[in-house]
Amino acid sequence: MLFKVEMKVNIPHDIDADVINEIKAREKAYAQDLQRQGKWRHLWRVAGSYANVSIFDVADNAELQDLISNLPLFPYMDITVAPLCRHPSSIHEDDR
Ligand SMILES: O=C(O)CC1=CCC(=O)O1
Repeated sequence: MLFKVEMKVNIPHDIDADVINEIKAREKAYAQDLQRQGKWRHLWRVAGSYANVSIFDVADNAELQDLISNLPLFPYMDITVAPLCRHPSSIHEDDR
């Protein structure tokens, strides 16, 4: 199942720099591992903002919830999710 996931990152201004840099490093490793597994299909920066638009390819809602809630930056993000289905005009046979 495909989902569009929008993540807006809100880092508190008073957080310790070393703490947040360590969280960001874990976030990067986690995101890259999921991309290698094919579960995090697309990861795009939203130009001009500390936010991303992502496409996840997961078995079901429960797997998406599990992956998202384990993001190291999860406590610092506003996240919106939208389920996707194949567009009838799409030429990409694997988009389902
Ligand atoms: O910087 C972001 O948009 C948050 C994030 C998600 C995956 C990652 O590596 O950073």
